[in-house]
Parts: sequence; structure tokens; C-alpha cells
Amino acid sequence: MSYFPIMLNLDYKKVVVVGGGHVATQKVEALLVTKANIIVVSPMLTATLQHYSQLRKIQWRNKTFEPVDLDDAILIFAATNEETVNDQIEQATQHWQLFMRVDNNGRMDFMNPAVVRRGDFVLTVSTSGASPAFTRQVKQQLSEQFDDSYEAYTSFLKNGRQAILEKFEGEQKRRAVAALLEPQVLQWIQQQDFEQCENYIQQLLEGE
Ligand SMILES: C[C@@]1(CC(=O)O)C2=NC(=C\c3[nH]c(c(CCC(=O)O)c3CC(=O)O)Cc3[nH]c(c(CC(=O)O)c3CCC(=O)O)/C=C3\N/C(=C\2)[C@@H](CCC(=O)O)[C@]3(C)CC(=O)O)/[C@H]1CCC(=O)O
Ligand SMILES: NC(=O)c1ccc[n+]([C@@H]2O[C@H](COP(=O)([O-])OP(=O)(O)OC[C@H]3O[C@@H](n4cnc5c(N)ncnc54)[C@H](O)[C@@H]3O)[C@@H](O)[C@H]2O)c1
Repeated sequence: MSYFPIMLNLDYKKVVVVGGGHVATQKVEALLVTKANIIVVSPMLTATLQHYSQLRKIQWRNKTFEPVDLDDAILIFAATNEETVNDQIEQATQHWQLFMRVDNNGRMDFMNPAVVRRGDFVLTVSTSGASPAFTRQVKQQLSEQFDDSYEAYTSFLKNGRQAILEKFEGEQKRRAVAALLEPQVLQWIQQQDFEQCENYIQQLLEGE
């Protein structure tokens, strides 16, 4: 199966996670970086999910699954440990809703990659279900290769690019955007020498 990778904006959209165990907790934690309206349907919750419920970060429906729980959901996670319950959730899903089951059986409209976040810089890894353990290993390697300094670096690139787009056009713009990637800049950021970065941007904007 060839999946289509995408970055989804879930803000203010309804997402339903059925199940409240270890895997459901992983899915909810991945969703919490968004402003999705997260509903968890399960008679049991992990301590972590109980905590999120108390903080009103998720809405907990303390019950077993019923089809009505899926109303208006854009994403649905069947995250129970019961294959028959996951089957019922799959059957109750409308054709327009995006559905996945954590047991990777039956209908899979999407699956989750492993994610390393450094601010706006987002690295994702997937083996399309072939080996989640290998995915995790590569994620670990990437998180070491791209440490926290890449958050500030991406922020610098974003602000620098914005300033260049406001000032230049055509070939001049193209050259200035390419010059932002000068490797020295990353070193300055890693040394927390933000003044050098600022001087560098000013030089680019003056067209030197
Ligand atoms: C990336 C990550 C994101 C996340 O979970 O959100 C994720 N699995 C992670 C970890 C992980 N999962 C499992 C292990 C134990 C080692 C092993 O079994 O290999 C480990 C490793 C660990 O935890 O150390 C077991 C497992 N996973 C699935 C099944 C069902 C099956 O395949 O039958 C079983 C067997 C259950 C059983 O044995 O009964 C299915 C899926 N897991 C996926 C994603 C999707 C495919 C992603 C891909 O291939 O790249 C897919 C298809 C659906 C989905 O869940 O989206 C997360 C990274 C953690 C991180 O970020 O550090
Ligand atoms: N995708 C992955 O990364 C991954 C990793 C490991 C395991 N798995 C799969 O995920 C499944 C769940 O694993 P887990 O560790 O979270 O299990 P778990 O036992 O910790 O949690 C299962 C949850 O399902 C809930 N549940 C059971 N019946 C329900 C119903 N009728 N309605 C609502 N909720 C119901 C339970 O209350 C519980 O909260 C495993 O059986 C396995 O197939 C997937």
C-alpha cells in the first residue's frame, strides 16, 4: 500500500479516539499539540488520560462504544484491545470520515508516522506498517541528529525569508533565500550568537 503523506490542520475539528489504554494515550498525546476537539470513549482510562480529562484537554465519555459517538468526527481512531469492538467502530464509520484501527486490520484510511518536533521543523518517519520498531529506531537517530537548536534555526529561516520576500523579487530574491542557508548561520545559532545572525540578515537585505 502506498500512503499519501500530509500535514493536517485539525484545529477545532472533532476527533474521536475509542479506547483509553496505552496506545490510545499515545494517539491522544500526538493530537494534543493541535487544537482538535478530542473525544475519548472508554470505560477505562490510563492515569495520563484521566489527568488530561481533569484538565479539560480531552472530553471523556465514560462508556463502551456506540455508533452515535462518531457523529461529526473527521478522524476516528479504533484503539481498543478488542478486535470485535474495532470491527463495530469500522462498520459505524461513514465513508467521508477518516478511519484507522491500531490493530492495522481492515479499513485504514491513515496511519501515524513517528514524529520529531523542533518548533516548525517537523520530521516524520514511517514504514507504512512494515516495522514500527524500525520507525522508532530511526526517529531516535533523527532526534539526536536534529537537536533542539533546529527550532531556533527554523525560526531564523522563517523570519529571514519573510523579510527577504517583502524586499526583493526575481533573481535577487532567489539568491538571498538561498544565502540564508549558509552553514555558518546554524553554527552561530548553536553558539547562541544571535547578533551575528542579525548582522548576516541585515547584510543580505542591503543586497551585499
Ligand atoms: C510510529 C508510531 C506512532 C504512533 O503510535 O502514534 C506507531 N507505532 C509506534 C510504536 C510501536 N508500535 C508497536 C511497537 C512494538 C514493536 C513492534 O511490534 O514492532 C512500537 C515500538 C515501541 O513502542 O517501542 C507495535 C504495533 N504497532 C502497530 C501494530 C499493529 C500491527 O501491525 O499489527 C503493532 C503490534 C501490536 C501487537 O503486537 O499486538 C501498528 C502501527 N503502529 C504505527 C505507528 C503505524 C505504522 C507506523 C510505521 O510502520 O512506521 C500502525 C500501522 C498504525 C498506527 O498505530 O498508526 C509509534 C512510534 C513510537 C515513537 O514515536 O517513539
Ligand atoms: N498502533 C500501535 O502502535 C500499537 C502498539 C501496540 C499495540 N497495538 C494494538 O493496540 C491494541 C490496544 O493496545 P493497548 O495497549 O492500548 O491496550 P489496553 O488494554 O491498554 O487498552 C484497551 C482499551 O480499550 C478499551 N475498550 C475495550 N472495549 C471497549 C469498548 N467496547 N468501548 C470502548 N473502549 C473499550 C478499554 O477500556 C481500554 O481502555 C492492542 O490490542 C494491539 O492490537 C497497537
